[in-house]
Amino acid sequence: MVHHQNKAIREGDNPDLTAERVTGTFDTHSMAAQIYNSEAHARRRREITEIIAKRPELHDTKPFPFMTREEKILESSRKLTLITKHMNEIIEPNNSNEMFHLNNEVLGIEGHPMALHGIMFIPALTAQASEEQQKKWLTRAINREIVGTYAQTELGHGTNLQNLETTATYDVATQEFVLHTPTITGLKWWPGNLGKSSNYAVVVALMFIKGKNYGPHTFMVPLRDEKTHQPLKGITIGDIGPKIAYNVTDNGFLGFDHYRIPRTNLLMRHTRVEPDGTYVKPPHAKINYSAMVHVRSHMITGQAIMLSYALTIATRYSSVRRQGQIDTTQPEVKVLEYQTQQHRLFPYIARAYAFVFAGAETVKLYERVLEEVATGNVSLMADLHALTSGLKSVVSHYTAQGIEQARMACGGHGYSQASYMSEIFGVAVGGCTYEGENMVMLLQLARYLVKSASLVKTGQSSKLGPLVAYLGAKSDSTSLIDRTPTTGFAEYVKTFQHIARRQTLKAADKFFGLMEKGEKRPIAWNKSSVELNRASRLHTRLYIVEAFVRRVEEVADPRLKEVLTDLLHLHVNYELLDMSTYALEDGFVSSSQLDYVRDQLYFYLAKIRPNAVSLVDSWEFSDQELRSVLGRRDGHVYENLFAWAKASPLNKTDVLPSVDKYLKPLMESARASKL
Ligand SMILES: CCCCCCCCCC/C=C\CCCCCCC/C=C/C(=O)SCCNC(=O)CCNC(=O)[C@H](O)C(C)(C)COP(=O)(O)OP(=O)(O)OC[C@H]1O[C@@H](n2cnc3c(N)ncnc32)[C@H](O)[C@@H]1OP(=O)(O)O
Ligand SMILES: Cc1cc2nc3c(=O)[nH]c(=O)nc-3n(C[C@H](O)[C@H](O)[C@H](O)COP(=O)(O)OP(=O)(O)OC[C@H]3O[C@@H](n4cnc5c(N)ncnc54)[C@H](O)[C@@H]3O)c2cc1C
Repeated sequence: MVHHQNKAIREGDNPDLTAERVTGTFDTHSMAAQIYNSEAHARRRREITEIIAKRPELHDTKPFPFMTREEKILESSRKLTLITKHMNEIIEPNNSNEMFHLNNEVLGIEGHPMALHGIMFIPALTAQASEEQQKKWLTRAINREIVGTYAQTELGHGTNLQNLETTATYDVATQEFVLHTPTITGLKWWPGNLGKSSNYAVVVALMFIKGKNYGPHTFMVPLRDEKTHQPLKGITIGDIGPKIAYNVTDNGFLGFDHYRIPRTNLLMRHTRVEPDGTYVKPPHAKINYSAMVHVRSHMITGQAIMLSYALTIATRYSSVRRQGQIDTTQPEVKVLEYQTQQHRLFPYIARAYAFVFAGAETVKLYERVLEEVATGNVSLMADLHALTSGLKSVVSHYTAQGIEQARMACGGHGYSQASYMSEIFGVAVGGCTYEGENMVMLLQLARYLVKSASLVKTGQSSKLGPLVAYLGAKSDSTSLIDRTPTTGFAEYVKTFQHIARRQTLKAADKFFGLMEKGEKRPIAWNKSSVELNRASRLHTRLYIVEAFVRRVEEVADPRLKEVLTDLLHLHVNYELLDMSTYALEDGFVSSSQLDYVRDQLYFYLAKIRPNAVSLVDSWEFSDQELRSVLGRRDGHVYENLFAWAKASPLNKTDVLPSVDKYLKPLMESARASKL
């Protein structure tokens, strides 16, 4: 067998796809090590995939789109039980990266009965429970003796946590908290796996002691009997019904009727309530929001992966789909030859790489902050909150757009659930809403930016944190893109900095100006909020570009460096064109410079073309993980689409009961009335 750089090549594959892989200029295993941020992790992913491939009991029994919601939940629970039993044979104990991959392969992205257990329940207990509480609950949670979730959002309030209606009132006499849902709108609504699976939850409720409201606090709450799984007395609980996607997860509702829990069920690592009701406040007011920050930090990578699922499917399919001619004397071309197709897909391939590199930095910062907070140092919490608020918003927004572009790039077959595109889109787009609605989170970042702008305006730029130091720097008078013989990334970064700085200072000026004219702060804020959110987006997009540049600078392997540099070129030119209004409006970039940017974009689309399939193959998604007929590694799309259609439940019989019962009589009576 010939040794190829692209490790996805196998004999018997669709030759059109193999031809793409042969033109790849770099080693896809080495690229996987960049994507997954370590050679060891990329290797372990492959090993886990191989183990799973050899265990048919861990495979889907039929395609997900052919199952009802109930069947999917049953099937997912079956596999969850198996992977729990065999976990230590498949992954390293307690390795969350490996667990994430194992789940994606075996259970898939539609969720499973313990999704929130791993993503939020355990992280909440880890960060917020005292050591004594952890001894009591965390080990049991890790061993899966109990199943938990994170119950915060209510029917009436998700964003505005200060106005949650669930109360936890301290009863000094019994040393208990009394949990209560006073209204329908106070029902917990949305928490994943609350509906049917969990028997515990970390519940967020407004804490009242001796009539005083201390705001949202987190409590460990038993919901169901550990033996019978029946709801405990005082608890109303159930599933909220089907959603756009993510339907294997039983998002639920929950109400409390004067439900009592011991005082010691308040999570007390940072906050305490003494038996007499004395409140000991935490070192940072928002320290108990840590489970949200955990998900926001990790979901950047999760979103990049879902974007890459869609791009892998569309790019592979575009290499086997032939339609139309470019040169009418030649046979039909692969649709990937069309510049419009490349323009639709390649900038998103670049974005997916940019997002995964930014995601790796975010997780690193998150882990550092977690360690520091554990020792009482909360100094970086605001920076992490600002960064993750911006990134979750920008990345989830472009991920959803990219998946939809990838779906459309697959033409009609993209609309079939055989492509799996609709599920990928539905799950990913949830990220625009969960963990803080995107507009709301951009406004959180904007608060940080406005404070930073105020430092600049008052001559205190030296106090700016590293993420916003550029706000205090002076701009060149115009962009140097195409004005230096060797225009490089530095000129682009300076241009993005100029754009983000100008918008931030302008939006802050608007806000401060309105207040100077007598508007109250919240009114001035609301009237400036569209401009403020624009600043947040530009700041975040600058951060993403910088993270991409940092990564490319670190890469030693010359072949990888070359293709990643091409992708970065594509990224900066595409981004600049996409935000060109901001660049043009103060004349920082001229229209002739934009022409250069456009030419560069087309140049890099063509340069990336031979590496396109290798760039998506490098994410090393198995067919089991992708669950897409169009995205199959071997490229044998048509015969498998036919097989998939034949397997549709509707094709079990030639004549459906609906035909016997309604259509046949209808046609017969129509014929009879004609006689
Ligand atoms: C590798 C293994 C790990 C795997 C992890 C995988 C992750 C996912 C991968 C994706 C794959 C699959 C997808 C499916 C997954 C689906 C899971 C979905 C789970 C979803 C769960 C939820 O949605 S939970 C509910 C989340 N809810 C929210 O986010 C609510 C949003 N609202 C808020 O956060 C707050 O209300 C808000 C911040 C907007 C305001 O808070 P409030 O207390 O009212 O604030 P104020 O009093 O106004 O004060 C504002 C000041 O507070 C500062 N601040 C706020 N939050 C923080 C914080 N967290 N840290 C630090 N500081 C904070 C803020 O900056 C203000 O400060 P200032 O100085 O006054 O400006
Ligand atoms: C798939 C999924 C899984 C979820 N899982 C969980 C879970 O496990 N646990 C849990 O507790 N919750 C969960 N949620 C709930 C989720 O966190 C909330 O839906 C989310 O935080 C948004 O809050 P909301 O629904 O109240 O939106 P709203 O706040 O009602 O948003 C409606 C509109 O109002 C705007 N808006 C609201 N406030 C402001 C403001 N201050 N300024 C400007 N605009 C504003 C928003 O931008 C939006 O356009 C989940 C949600 C989804 C979709």
